[in-house]
Amino acid sequence: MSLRTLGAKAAAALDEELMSSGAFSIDQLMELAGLSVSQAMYTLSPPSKSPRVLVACGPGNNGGDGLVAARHLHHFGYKPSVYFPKQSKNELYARLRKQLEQLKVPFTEDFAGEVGRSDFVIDAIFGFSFSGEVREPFPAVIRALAESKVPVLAVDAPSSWNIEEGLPGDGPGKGYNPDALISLTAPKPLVKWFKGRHFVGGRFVSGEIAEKYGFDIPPYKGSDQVVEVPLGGEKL
Ligand SMILES: NC(=O)C1=CN([C@@H]2O[C@H](COP(=O)(O)OP(=O)(O)OC[C@H]3O[C@@H](n4cnc5c(N)ncnc54)[C@H](O)[C@@H]3O)[C@@H](O)[C@H]2O)[C@@H](O)CC1
Ligand SMILES: [K+]
Repeated sequence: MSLRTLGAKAAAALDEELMSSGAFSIDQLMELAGLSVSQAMYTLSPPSKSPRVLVACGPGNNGGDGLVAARHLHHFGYKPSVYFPKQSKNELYARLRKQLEQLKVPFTEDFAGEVGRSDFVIDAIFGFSFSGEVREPFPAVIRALAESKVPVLAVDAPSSWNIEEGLPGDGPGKGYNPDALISLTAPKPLVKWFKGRHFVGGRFVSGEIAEKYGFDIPPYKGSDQVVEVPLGGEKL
């Protein structure tokens, strides 16, 4: 079996449909996404092995997934810290932040310094709505990811990669290669260029919706929210 991919426009349309006729709220979708991310992290490296996880959160919903994942990681026994430099005024993000503050999850402004003190990084900076060149303050973050030896789990897309065309060219702050990727709902076309461990999370969509948008629901097992797709791109 080979998993079909979902382009950036189709992924945005799917999100819209889930939140309109699908009757899901954004909070629900983000909670499910963040839970999947935390489960993929646990599969990659449990808290006994990688307690200090640095979660880098961008300004959009990809960053929201990261905030939710940080909360679950705390409850799983990790010691997460969060880098969230561009915080929108949106009340959903304010609530997610408050939940983390109540758990005493630390927020850091020094991404490059914190990477060196971490066992793992979760890249929740940009997802399927990323386009163009990486803008401030994120080029230094992408550069730190490229230079660091700390393993990285990317959420939905390795930040800085073109959703349809993959890794951007070489150059300072241009791109980096994560060790693992979790695709949300369905892999995006960029998985063709990805070589690490690959997970899919999104165990809430109906077969009808998957058929309408032309993607596959992978074979989730037991009560798992994620499934690992064997090495070699989107092949299953
Ligand atoms: N169906 C699903 O599986 C769901 C996916 N969600 C997540 O939502 C993501 C998409 O969220 P959004 O549409 O909010 O967008 P993103 O979070 O992908 O990014 C949008 C933000 O990044 C900024 N941005 C875009 N290009 C940039 C650049 N070149 N330099 C600097 N900043 C840039 C935009 O101004 C905007 O603030 C998905 O990738 C996924 O992680 C969930 O939260 C909801 C459900
Ligand atoms: K990302």
